[in-house]
Amino acid sequence: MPEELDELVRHPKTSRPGEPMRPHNMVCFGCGEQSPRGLHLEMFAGEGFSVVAEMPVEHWMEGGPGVIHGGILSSAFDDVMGMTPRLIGPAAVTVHLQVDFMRPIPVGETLHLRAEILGKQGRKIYTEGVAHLGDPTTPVARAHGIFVTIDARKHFAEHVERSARADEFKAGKPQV
Ligand SMILES: CCCCCCCCCC(=O)SCCNC(=O)CCNC(=O)[C@H](O)C(C)(C)COP(=O)(O)OP(=O)(O)OC[C@H]1O[C@@H](n2cnc3c(N)ncnc32)[C@H](O)[C@@H]1OP(=O)(O)O
Repeated sequence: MPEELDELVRHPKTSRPGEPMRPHNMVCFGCGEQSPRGLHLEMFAGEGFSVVAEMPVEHWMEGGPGVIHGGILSSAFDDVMGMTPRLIGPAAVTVHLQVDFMRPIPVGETLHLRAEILGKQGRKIYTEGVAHLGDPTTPVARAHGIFVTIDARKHFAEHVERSARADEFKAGKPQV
């Protein structure tokens, strides 16, 4: 992470600590409640520049026998960490995601995820994610990601007609 960072300022309209974070797309694989095969992550603003979520580890998420698939865990981190830019305002997308798998994560457990903004420089937002199984002093995974701010309407303009919600987006109903 660069040494010279911008000041972080909470967006006046973002969720306050303890309040839910609004999904950015109802069919998002990570947080969309209408995603047919998604993680259905419910996220909440945490203290400072953080977002928290809990994810029951279900059988369909299995990778190795009895434990979570690494890609599922990476997706959960991506989405929870990807929600943190909303605390300061701009939409942002992942350009870099690095995951440290520290302990097996068994099916049947509840994974507690916390992501926070470490710093911002220009369009780049540096984030960290940590996951545990109920004891925050014993993390089972950690992630670092860089998100780059975008103009969401322009960024998705040429792809939006492929969305499961293309009709709504074309009608200008949902915010991207
Ligand atoms: C509406 C909200 C949506 C929220 C979605 C959350 C869902 C969860 C998150 C996701 O999964 S997003 C999906 C996966 N990500 C993508 O599809 C992004 C694909 N990448 C791009 O479209 C372009 O790389 C992007 C528009 C983000 C940036 O391209 P640009 O041409 O606008 O900018 P540029 O390449 O100059 O990069 C901007 C800055 O980021 C830096 N950068 C870019 N890629 C990087 C990288 N991989 N690692 C480190 N830094 C990187 C780059 O060096 C530069 O730094 P400086 O401003 O200091 O010059």
